Amino acid sequence: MTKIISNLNVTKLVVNHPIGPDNPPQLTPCTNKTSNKRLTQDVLQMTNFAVNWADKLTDRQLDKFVTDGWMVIDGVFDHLALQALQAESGFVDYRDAELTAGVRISDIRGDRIRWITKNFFAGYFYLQSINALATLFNQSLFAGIRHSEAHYACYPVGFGYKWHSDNPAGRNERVISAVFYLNDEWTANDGGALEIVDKHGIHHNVMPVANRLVIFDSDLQHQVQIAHRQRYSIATWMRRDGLVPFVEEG
Ligand SMILES: O=C(O)CCC(=O)C(=O)O
Ligand SMILES: [Fe+2]
Repeated sequence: MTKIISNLNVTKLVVNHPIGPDNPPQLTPCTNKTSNKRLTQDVLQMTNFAVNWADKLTDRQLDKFVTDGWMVIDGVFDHLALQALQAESGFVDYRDAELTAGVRISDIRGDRIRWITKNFFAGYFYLQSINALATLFNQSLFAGIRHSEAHYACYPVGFGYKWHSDNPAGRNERVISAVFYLNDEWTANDGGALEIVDKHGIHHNVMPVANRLVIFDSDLQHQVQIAHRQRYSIATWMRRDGLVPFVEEG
């Protein structure tokens, strides 16, 4: 198993081991600095992840999304929710990704992933928040989204993800892709930018900085440039089909 260097090295979070569903990381949020009381993930609630998407998304951004096919939202979650997602990303039991369009994955993508299920404390709240965003897209853009799926991803140093669209040839179930980034203090020298070709053929580089959500039409071509630092994210798709969310054993 790949050794994961936790994001916690660069966050303020305090974690006791071992981490698992029965023993979630202990949090010492900034707001609680003066108290000795250790809060745990159990204190997390959906309200910590609630985002007023209608407020966050200006009409201008929605217009940009329709005409250009992509947009970025920064400062998505509050401090506690972000820390919880960062903590969870550092302790996920990552697996190799499966085949993409029949091509051996290791030739195309270097990320290691884990699909988010009910067993994830922070990730599951994240997914519910994304579903609220999907509802907004359905109302304002008639996007026809029926459910969302997401996985944590970790790109080891020296890996990226070659040019692709998120709908392999002949498929169209994925309507909108969204990637949420978890990396504190990421700089241009760390590589790992998401390079995306918009609807007009213009290339854009998006840095994978913490608390940023990049949203794009799943048919757009994009690649992840080689990361020079371990790179953490949550890749998310809003789908038009009614597939039952992914369940993974073990
Ligand atoms: O992490 C990113 O910036 C993009 C990942 C991606 O393209 C994918 O997982 O399909
Ligand atoms: Fe992708």
